[in-house]
Amino acid sequence: MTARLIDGNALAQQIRSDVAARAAALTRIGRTPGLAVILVGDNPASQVYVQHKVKDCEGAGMRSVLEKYDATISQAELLARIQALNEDPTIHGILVQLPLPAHIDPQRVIETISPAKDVDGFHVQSAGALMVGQPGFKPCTPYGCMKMLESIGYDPKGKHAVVIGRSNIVGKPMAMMLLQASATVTICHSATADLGHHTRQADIVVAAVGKRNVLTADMVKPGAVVIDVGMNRNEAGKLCGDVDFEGVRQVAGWITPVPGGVGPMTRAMLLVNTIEAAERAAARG
Ligand SMILES: Nc1nc(=O)c2c([nH]1)NC[C@@H]1CN(c3ccc(C(=O)N[C@@H](CCC(=O)O)C(=O)O)cc3)C=[N+]21
Repeated sequence: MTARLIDGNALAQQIRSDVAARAAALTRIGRTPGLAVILVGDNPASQVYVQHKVKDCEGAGMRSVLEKYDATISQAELLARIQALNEDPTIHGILVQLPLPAHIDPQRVIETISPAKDVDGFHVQSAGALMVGQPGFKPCTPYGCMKMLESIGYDPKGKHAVVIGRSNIVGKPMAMMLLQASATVTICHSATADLGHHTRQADIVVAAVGKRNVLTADMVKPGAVVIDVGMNRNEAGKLCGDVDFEGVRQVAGWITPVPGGVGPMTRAMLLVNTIEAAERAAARG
């Protein structure tokens, strides 16, 4: 048996067209959604990602503003720029591309973004809202993973989910969302003694480490759903995830590919959060 693929590109396309319809409705009442993307420095990967986000907005009929700053910008200047965007009624979402140069404290930057415009879902208030089950913005990557489960009709309730990785932007919020969906959740990380012991019991495995071949076929229960959040390059420079895809697909029931899996969903959920922010702003008047 080989696993069925969860096609992130196809699902992201559906989500984008839904967002486009919602954006058109806001435009009709003179409230075109607007996303501000801030890029500091000239990290080539960040340049590409940021261009994608701008293009995604255009495709969905939303306005985007790309602000590029030299790597030498002071933290104070950057914070002042964010404060100005917080006040700007035409901007509904603010994203500061990470990583930032070493002299800038990323948490300080994130906390300066108005929680109402925190479409990355990285603000402590967003994290707190997720933790207590209040409305807020969910981080795009784990939010996209939940949508992928939903798309295959998979209800996490009563299932055992193992999340590998404990970052603030993926692992921890992923575990929270699965818990909210009534899964039994185990979080594994670099100090976990026997990773395979845990993953072999999992109905759902989410690999979010940033290292190749973290999950191999011998570590997967037959039929499990495997979600690969990793974004790595192999020796040949080819994009690959954290999962040994060729091996694991022989055992799993469902698997997400890299590329074409979680990545496109992350981008789609940014649009969802932005349209949500714009709709909430319109409802406030
Ligand atoms: N404030 C902030 N928010 C982010 O969401 C954020 C960030 N900073 N910094 C960098 C990471 C990385 N990230 C990706 C999203 C989609 C793909 C993606 O669409 N990947 C394609 C492949 C793209 C390619 O070929 O390189 C895929 O998996 O199919 C990749 C990477 C968002 N990030």
